[in-house]
Amino acid sequence: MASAGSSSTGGLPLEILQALSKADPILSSETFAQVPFESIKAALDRLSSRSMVTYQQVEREEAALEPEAETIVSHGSHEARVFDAVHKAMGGLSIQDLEKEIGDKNVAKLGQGKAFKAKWIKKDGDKIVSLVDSVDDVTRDQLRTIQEKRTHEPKVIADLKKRKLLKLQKTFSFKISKGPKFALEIVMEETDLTAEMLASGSWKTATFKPYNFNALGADQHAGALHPLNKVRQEFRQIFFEMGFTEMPTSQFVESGFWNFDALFVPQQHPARDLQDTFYVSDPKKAGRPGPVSPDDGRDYDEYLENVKTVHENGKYGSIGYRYPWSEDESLRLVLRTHTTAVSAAMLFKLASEYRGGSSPPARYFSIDRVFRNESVDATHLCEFHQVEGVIAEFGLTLGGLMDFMEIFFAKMGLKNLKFKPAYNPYTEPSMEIFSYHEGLGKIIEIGNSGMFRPEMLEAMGLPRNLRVYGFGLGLERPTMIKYGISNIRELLGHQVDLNFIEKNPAVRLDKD
Ligand SMILES: N[C@@H](Cc1ccccc1)C(=O)O
Repeated sequence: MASAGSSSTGGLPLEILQALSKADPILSSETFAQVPFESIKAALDRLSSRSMVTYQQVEREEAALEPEAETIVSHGSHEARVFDAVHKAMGGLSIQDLEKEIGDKNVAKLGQGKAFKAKWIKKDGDKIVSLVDSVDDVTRDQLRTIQEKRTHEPKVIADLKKRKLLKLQKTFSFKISKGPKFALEIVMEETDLTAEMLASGSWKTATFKPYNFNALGADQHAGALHPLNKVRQEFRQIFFEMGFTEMPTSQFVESGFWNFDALFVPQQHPARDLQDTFYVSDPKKAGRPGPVSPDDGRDYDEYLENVKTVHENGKYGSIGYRYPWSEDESLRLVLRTHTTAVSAAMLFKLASEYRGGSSPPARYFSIDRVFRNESVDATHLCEFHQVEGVIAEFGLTLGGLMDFMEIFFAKMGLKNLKFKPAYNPYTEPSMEIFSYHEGLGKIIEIGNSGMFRPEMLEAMGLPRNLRVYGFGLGLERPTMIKYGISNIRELLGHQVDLNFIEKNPAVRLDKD
């Protein structure tokens, strides 16, 4: 516990006060050259919080000697050494003898040049002789001054720097002055008013430490929204605004039936390959699709039969794929490769509602995780998120889909879309959607879409003249573009840096 009264502390803070009482202001780099920067700063903060000193940080350029300059300070400049050698030798020196005398060919050569120019020496036959009795070694004197003071006249500094004898370094130091409560004693400050102080009456004379309202609180490590969650939230909002209902998407494991067969993807399609799809090894197979709800009296056998027929020989005006369809293959379990598996099951449910008398239109969306067996790089992971929408209505047209896409993406700030014909086994026609991205300065693909095929819809029992739009896009890409993230691994997967998540502007709750 702190004792009451006027006991004082010493150490560096006191030394600073003592130095200030002799000179004001002082420069820490001169007066306390040996003390580490952090220690000085801590002492100054203590003193300035009591208004005993004021200080500011100053940046200075200091000159430091290169190794060659240190040799000059200890042995003299090249020219002075040449002069000394020549002057000492009675009757002058030959060039060879001069080199021998100095012991460094380079110094002898450079020094001669300068000494000739300064008219300290001259040639006399094959000898060099001195012209004066003594010389001022200006360079050495200048370097000595710099060694002590770390500075000199600008012209001298520039000159020596050109001769590569100096280097300039930035240094930080404090300019310290007396504060309004300057004194030569640091009184202990009390932080608490205690029962003892009240009892003894010492509180009357005690000095209390003022509250520091500028102190930062301890880091609270608050929870943070993941950037993907935030963008997902924005998409959900857009869907709700446009009258969509969210589909239940919790199921990552799907039968091949809903992921592929129901979508008229033939069983030998490359997307069903092990290279592209993760298959579950235990259990390997799903049961047959069950009723959507307990009071749904639909005949699943009929639906499976329809799917089999449409794949094998065709139906509803289609000629099919002409291959033997295997129910076993359709029941293999996969990690869903697209959320269109969810849409398919949802449309099947819609078909049973239609039979029960309640009719489309319907608008559904989902945003959830999908899995593909891809090699991982800066923009690809084995798992990512898809945003998917489905609209079922009578009388829909392709132009209407393009129109809808313009409106949907405009809500995310993406305008001037471009549509390119594409292929999906389950939609006809199909279109890839592109947009010009100003930040990237190029056209980028933003989604895939189409009108679901009768082979898919009619097999479910949906009416022939009902049209269904479908569209899908990734969640990661818009998130990466929006928040300037260049590597998808920073966003998702086992390498995510929590620090990045906490610091990213995308995690703030407010809209930015
Ligand atoms: N499933 C498609 C997206 C899509 C959904 C619905 C209709 C058309 C296309 C994909 O993964 O890219």
